[in-house]
Amino acid sequence: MRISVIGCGYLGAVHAACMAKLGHEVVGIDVDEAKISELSAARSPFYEPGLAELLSEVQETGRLSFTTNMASASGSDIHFVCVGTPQKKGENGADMSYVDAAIQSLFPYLAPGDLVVGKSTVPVGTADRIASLINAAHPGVHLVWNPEFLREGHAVSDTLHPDRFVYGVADGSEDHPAVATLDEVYASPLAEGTPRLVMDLPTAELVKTAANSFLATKISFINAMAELCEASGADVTRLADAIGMDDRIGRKFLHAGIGFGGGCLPKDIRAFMARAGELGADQALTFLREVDAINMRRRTRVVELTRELCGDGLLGKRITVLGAAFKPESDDVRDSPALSIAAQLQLQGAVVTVTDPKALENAARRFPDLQYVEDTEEAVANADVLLLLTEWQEYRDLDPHMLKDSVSRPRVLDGRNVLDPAKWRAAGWHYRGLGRP
Ligand SMILES: NC(=O)c1ccc[n+]([C@@H]2O[C@H](COP(=O)([O-])OP(=O)(O)OC[C@H]3O[C@@H](n4cnc5c(N)ncnc54)[C@H](O)[C@@H]3O)[C@@H](O)[C@H]2O)c1
Ligand SMILES: O=c1ccn([C@@H]2O[C@H](COP(=O)(O)OP(=O)(O)O[C@H]3O[C@H](CO)[C@@H](O)[C@H](O)[C@H]3O)[C@@H](O)[C@H]2O)c(=O)[nH]1
Repeated sequence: MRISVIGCGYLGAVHAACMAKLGHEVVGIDVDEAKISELSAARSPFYEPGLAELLSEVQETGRLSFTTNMASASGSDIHFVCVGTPQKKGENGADMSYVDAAIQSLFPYLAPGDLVVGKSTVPVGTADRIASLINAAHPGVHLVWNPEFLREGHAVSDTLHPDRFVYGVADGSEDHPAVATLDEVYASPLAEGTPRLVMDLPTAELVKTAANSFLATKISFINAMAELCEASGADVTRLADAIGMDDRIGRKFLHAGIGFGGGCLPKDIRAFMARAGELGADQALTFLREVDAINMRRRTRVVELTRELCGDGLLGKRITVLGAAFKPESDDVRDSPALSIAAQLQLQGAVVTVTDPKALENAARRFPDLQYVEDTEEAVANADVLLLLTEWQEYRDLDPHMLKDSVSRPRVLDGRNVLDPAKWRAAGWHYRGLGRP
């Protein structure tokens, strides 16, 4: 099939490459010239494992191209809308201006029989609004809301082998003509047995925000338990192991630490609360305020603990932060807890050095006043305290014996609870985890 993908960021670039991998003829369209020029040269404009290789592979087939020219959407049967829906400045709600602009700029190139497929995460009610606009201008064009559940760091395999597909269509019915068309797009993963659920538009939009709210709640739940463990001398990692063995609970997303960040969970729970307020249902989601508050408290707690570890205040102390990305295997620093902590420590007078295998360029763009060092050994040299804030494998594998000689004082705060406390203590380190003794 002929496909256009509008918006080639963390979601769209991967989606475009994966659709070409599935055998479709794909054009990726973005307003960002630099991104398009990278993608056109089969280079990934961001770090996502496997994406660069996939881009080279599919571009050789001639099935994938990228452009800034929206007119190239003309002739595609399906138009995936993958533009950003960030948090509005100074407000909780989602900024829908990119989605609205993308839809408007697509309008002149739509033809009867085309399918517009929304993948961006949007406030419930958006799809109905866009469907009315499309119906008025192009009665022969259908809209589907097909939310995306990929995780950064696993985006390629999550796109090609998702847990499920969700199709939101106007009448919520399996017989809607758009269902068969989308089935053709996803024929290969569907043939592998990926479940596919058809529902009405608002339910499909809500599935996405509900899923992210549940994940955020699970993380904040375990972080609340970490607060209690810290107060009582218990160990949150053992607690998570034990409750996670109950199939009804599960161990995934029970990793206590500095909390969630990124371009999705924080802004999505806030946009969800804002939308609930607009719908007069704000009480239903008041718990998400607490989820957000618990999450933000983790960052403050790490700053406090670092001060405690320093002994006599933060002023002039050399703090090395291991990790800048919001999670490992990504260069994404949107709402990164690690950088937020690094910036707070610097504001309080510490001399902060940040290192990360992939995210330093993005970090420096967002926090230009922090000091960045690429080489881990160089970054940790003469540190008064080490903070492990993003659990890249290479930081998990650090040898406490070797490292001890290069720091000024052997003190480590394990913000992701991934180091072995016994091993680090045996090597002479003062080890501090979050919610574990
Ligand atoms: N990143 C993820 O892991 C992920 C996963 C699932 C869903 N989502 C959702 O997908 C959407 C996109 O997220 P993202 O992380 O890819 O954001 P992003 O900022 O990385 O990418 C958005 C892209 O859209 C482009 N764009 C903006 N306006 C445009 C226009 N009018 N025409 C063409 N391109 C335009 C931007 O230049 C940018 O490249 C959001 O709604 C997000 O919540 C993201
Ligand atoms: O037990 C855990 C699990 C995750 N995190 C943190 O939570 C954040 C988000 O992690 P993750 O959900 O793996 O990353 P994302 O790539 O943001 O993916 C989420 O957001 C996407 C965009 O909506 C969705 O598509 C995905 O399904 C959803 O998992 C990161 O800062 C993690 O460090 C924890 O602190 N503890």
